[in-house]
Amino acid sequence: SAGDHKAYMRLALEQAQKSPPKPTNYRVGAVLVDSAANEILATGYTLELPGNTHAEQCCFMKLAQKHGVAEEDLKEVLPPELALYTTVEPCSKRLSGNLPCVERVLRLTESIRTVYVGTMEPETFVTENTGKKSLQSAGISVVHVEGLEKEILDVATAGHTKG
Ligand SMILES: Nc1nc(=O)c(N)c(NC[C@H](O)[C@H](O)[C@H](O)COP(=O)(O)O)[nH]1
Ligand SMILES: [Zn+2]
Repeated sequence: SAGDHKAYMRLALEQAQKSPPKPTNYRVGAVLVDSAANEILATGYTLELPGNTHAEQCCFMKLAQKHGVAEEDLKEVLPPELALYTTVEPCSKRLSGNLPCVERVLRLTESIRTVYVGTMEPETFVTENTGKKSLQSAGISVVHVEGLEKEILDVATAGHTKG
């Protein structure tokens, strides 16, 4: 129900608050949920793991480590009905040149059925995030969980100079 979605998004926001502020990215939090079992498989936040990592990426890296597989082979071991909650929509381009999270989600299309986003990506770094279209054309639903936008953006941009 909508209440559960907002609860998971709040959990993702709590993760985002653990992220060290930087002027060159956003502080994002993510939670990967097994929708069928209604249980959390992994959480993540920006820079949680070494290597200029993104929140969604950390969920996948931690799960891959837990299963003893490479992140790109995660699709072999994941249950079929997952939901990814992320405070900011998955990136479709990264100024660092690292693999965008949309590509990482698309690798898991057999498992991730829905991506719940707290806000769309602001235009600070990338002017047009094409992620939603890419995910939808792969059959993945993208759902905006409303009500936390201001809190999410305040956390996401805490490392940016104001004014
Ligand atoms: N969904 C999402 N999760 C994150 O954990 C994160 N940091 C971003 N941020 C998107 C933003 O577009 C990129 O942070 C910049 O494009 C710089 O790219 P890097 O982060 O250095 O790879 N977006
Ligand atoms: Zn990303």
